[in-house]
Amino acid sequence: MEEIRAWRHVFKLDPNKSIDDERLERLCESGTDAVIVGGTDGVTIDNVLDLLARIRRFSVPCALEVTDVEALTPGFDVYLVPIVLNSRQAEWIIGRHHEAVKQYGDVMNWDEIFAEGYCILNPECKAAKLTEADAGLSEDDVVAYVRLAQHLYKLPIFYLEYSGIYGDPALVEKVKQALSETQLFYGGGITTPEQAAEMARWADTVVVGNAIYESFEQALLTVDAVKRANEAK
Ligand SMILES: CC(C)=CCC/C(C)=C/CC/C(C)=C/CC/C(C)=C/CC/C(C)=C/CC/C(C)=C/CC/C(C)=C/COP(=O)(O)OP(=O)(O)O
Ligand SMILES: O=P(O)(O)OC[C@@H](O)CO
Ligand SMILES: [Mg+2]
Repeated sequence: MEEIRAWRHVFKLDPNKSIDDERLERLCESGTDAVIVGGTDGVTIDNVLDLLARIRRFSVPCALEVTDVEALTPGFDVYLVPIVLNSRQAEWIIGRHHEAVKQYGDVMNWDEIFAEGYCILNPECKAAKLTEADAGLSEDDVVAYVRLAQHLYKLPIFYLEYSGIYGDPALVEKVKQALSETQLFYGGGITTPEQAAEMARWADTVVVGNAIYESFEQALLTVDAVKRANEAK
């Protein structure tokens, strides 16, 4: 848990997208605190193993965000397990998890597995569509999920997810104010260092995904921006 607590900036690599060796090296050596491997669709054991082997050439901590048990493999430092709090389908809150623990329960090392309470706020993103997330939430709705995550379920991570679009910094601030124990991840639409710094004011951990594939040089600049924003806190 301590290692995750210290994460301020992370890159999320999608096994369903390609990145060349030179860029992967620059990403892993950028000073980011960790690399998360995860995506909603097209995640296979082959593309996960390929990324894992290539990331392992560097010393950056590496996490697998488990979205498909078929693509589970040993070798990651930690495993992050999404629970979509605002899904309309029990399958994405408890069902798939129950199946996975039935299959792997005997070999699981719980010390390296961390639940992420997701609240998905972009109704158009793949994860929202797959999980039938109720993304039309008011601020009060979101804060209620935050309180459930922290006080009732005692989750280590609350993940405010806007995957693909830049979110509302005022809401991130509100969410942070409701949290004391649970770590706040913010992810979605960060393409510039300025945006990364804005979200880092409130989020404990800023996640940069698509920008890696769409504006690589800008994505790299988010690392220092987050560092500086945290120094100013
Ligand atoms: C054998 C071994 C090593 C065992 C280790 C033990 C272990 C870790 C066991 C797992 C236990 C467990 C409880 C697993 C859970 C299984 C599971 C499938 C749960 C469901 C997860 C879930 C709710 C998935 C829904 C989708 C989701 C929330 C995805 C999040 C990622 C995300 C939004 C990524 C953004 O990328 P993408 O959506 O692909 O975006 P693009 O449009 O850009 O592609
Ligand atoms: O891809 P983007 O929009 O940067 O979002 C990052 C991450 O929160 C996705 O799970
Ligand atoms: Mg994807």
